[in-house]
Amino acid sequence: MASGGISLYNVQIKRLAGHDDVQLPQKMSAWASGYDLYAAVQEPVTLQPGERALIPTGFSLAMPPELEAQIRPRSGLALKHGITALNSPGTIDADYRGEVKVLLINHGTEPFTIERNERIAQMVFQIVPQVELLHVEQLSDTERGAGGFGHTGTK
Ligand SMILES: O=c1ccn([C@H]2C[C@H](O)[C@@H](COP(=O)(O)OP(=O)(O)OP(=O)(O)O)O2)c(=O)[nH]1
Ligand SMILES: [Mg+2]
Repeated sequence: MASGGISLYNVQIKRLAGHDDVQLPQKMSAWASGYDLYAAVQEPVTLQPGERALIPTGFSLAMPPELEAQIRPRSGLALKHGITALNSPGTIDADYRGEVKVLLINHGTEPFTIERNERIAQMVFQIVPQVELLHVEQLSDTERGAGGFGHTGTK
């Protein structure tokens, strides 16, 4: 199998009080991009079509400043039930120490109930390049210039 140079980042995870029974994020296959996230709802939450809710996960993180975590939908829930993350991809900042939460919305046509310990989304860690914004009066020229929003085709 191909394998490149591997960088390993340490990310601390803290289980929050009252959630000993809730699974911590888990990769469901060896090379999965995402860690599946489990709902830490006290009671089942039913989302009616068009309804949204902020779903707790029962954990907090501390990661190095060069990382972020993205909260992404699970495609199976989206395909079968129209359940997705409204703000996808959700951004977990490296300096955020609060509970990771998932903003789910029901885009389907049927009510959908989220049970405790149900897998609701996935979390992907990403490297965030450190950037310094330089304020200038003139930007460099390019062939594209200001063309965008489909200017290269008819559709
Ligand atoms: O799906 C999400 C998105 C955000 N957050 C938490 C972690 C993140 O670091 C913080 C702020 O998120 P964001 O910057 O997207 O929200 P904002 O509306 O800009 O809030 P703030 O003013 O607190 O930055 O909220 C979550 O737990 N889940
Ligand atoms: Mg913000």
